[in-house]
Amino acid sequence: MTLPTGDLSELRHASPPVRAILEKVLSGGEVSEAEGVILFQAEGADKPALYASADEMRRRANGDRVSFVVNRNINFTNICYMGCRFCGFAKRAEETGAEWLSLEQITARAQQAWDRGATEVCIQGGLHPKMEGDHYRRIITAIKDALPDMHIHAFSPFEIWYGATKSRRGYHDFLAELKAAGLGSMPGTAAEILDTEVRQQLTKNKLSAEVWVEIIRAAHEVGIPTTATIMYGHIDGPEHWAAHIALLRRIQKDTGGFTELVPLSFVHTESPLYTQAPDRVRPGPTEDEVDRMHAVSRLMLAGWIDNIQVSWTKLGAARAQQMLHRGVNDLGGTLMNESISRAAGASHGQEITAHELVRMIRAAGRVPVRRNTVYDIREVYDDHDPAALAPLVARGGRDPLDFLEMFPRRIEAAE
Ligand SMILES: C[S@@+](CC[C@H](N)C(=O)[O-])C[C@H]1O[C@@H](n2cnc3c(N)ncnc32)[C@H](O)[C@@H]1O
Ligand SMILES: Nc1c(NC[C@H](O)[C@H](O)[C@H](O)CO)[nH]c(=O)[nH]c1=O
Ligand SMILES: N[C@@H](Cc1ccc(O)cc1)C(=O)O
Ligand code: SF4
Repeated sequence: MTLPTGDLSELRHASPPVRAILEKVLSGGEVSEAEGVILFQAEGADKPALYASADEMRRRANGDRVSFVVNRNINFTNICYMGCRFCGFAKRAEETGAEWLSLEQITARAQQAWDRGATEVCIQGGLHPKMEGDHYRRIITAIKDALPDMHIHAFSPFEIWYGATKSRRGYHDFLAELKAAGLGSMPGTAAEILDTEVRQQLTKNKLSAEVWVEIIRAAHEVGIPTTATIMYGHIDGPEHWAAHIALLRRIQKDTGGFTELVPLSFVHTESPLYTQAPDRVRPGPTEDEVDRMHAVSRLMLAGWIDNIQVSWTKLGAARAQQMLHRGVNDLGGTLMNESISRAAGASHGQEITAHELVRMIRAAGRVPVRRNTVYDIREVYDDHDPAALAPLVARGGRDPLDFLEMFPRRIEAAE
């Protein structure tokens, strides 16, 4: 596969409707929901035009910098009875492999992460039936007592709904208390596809789209930034994707609280949703759909959410690197312990080191930067010679690991 550069001359070959949309966005206009649907269906010569436009908008927003964060996932329990059909992670309490980490174990993992240079812990778990609503606050307090400077990125809107409901508290109050305890930001997971019919099939609509939006807005209002996600490639399609991204954009116009969008490709292999109905559920997105998802997200969110992250755990390092030419400017976290994708059948490993991320970014011809959770730059790895790299970059599409020999290990602090 070749890695096209952002060559806008591609627009000349695009079909008139697609070309008109791309020219509009390149001159500062907004892609409507209906136009988003058209872009999601781009074929033939429209595809390189779409990718070149996304790459250009990425360049204007982020320049040549590609960021990542050194973090650790702590999935403190996988015990959950919500029964989301796509989820391969949840277990019943008596099942083998069911796990519950004590506050001491959670803090010990956070400490190890800190010792390895992590600035963030990303904490999510199952909705354990016996858990008290106040447990979420206790987790934050335990970590902050030991590590006051660790950024805590934790608890999806589903978990906030659970904690607030169990504690009989309103969302604003519950969230304000978590913020006072030291919660720094929240993952915008549990979004899946923000459409009632699709959610009915994915999650029995236990957390409705409306309540997801209500909790995200409440978080932004009390000053907790969140990421935004979309999980795609199962029973969904272009109309759902465009509506979902347009909804995120409307929220962002009101609150400014989203830090990034992370498209999450559906991992099907061990997902009950797929294994129980393989004739009715798609086995994750196609390669074209992955390309178009990142590119259309960049264009629809331009000027509103300017960080588009690719998930290496869903796609693997080589595909994640290619997304840097589809509008992406962030490679997410090192993660240290990935388990949710692996539980659904992904095989891209538990961890990626800062060193590997730096190498992947350089091999794509960009400048690696280490960020914190809210995108403040912490370190810039600009000591390489772009001219020496140019012939390799031009060859494109090679396994990023091929470039290993070019970059001696020097990133002790970030590993
Ligand atoms: C497993 S949950 C953990 C947090 C919490 N229990 C919840 O549901 O919000 C976190 C997210 O992982 C993602 N996820 C779970 N299973 C997946 C799969 N098979 N493929 C892709 N993403 C998946 C979903 O987006 C889900 O919202
Ligand atoms: N994309 C995935 C992430 N990404 C989240 C980042 O690691 C980071 O927490 C965020 O950018 C805030 O700084 N995490 C996962 O566990 N799995 C993913 O697929
Ligand atoms: N991307 C999410 C975290 C996440 C995403 C997907 C997962 O499967 C697990 C966790 C966030 O930090 O906002
Ligand atoms: S996605 Fe979250 S809430 Fe749903 S079953 Fe899995 S762990 Fe439980």
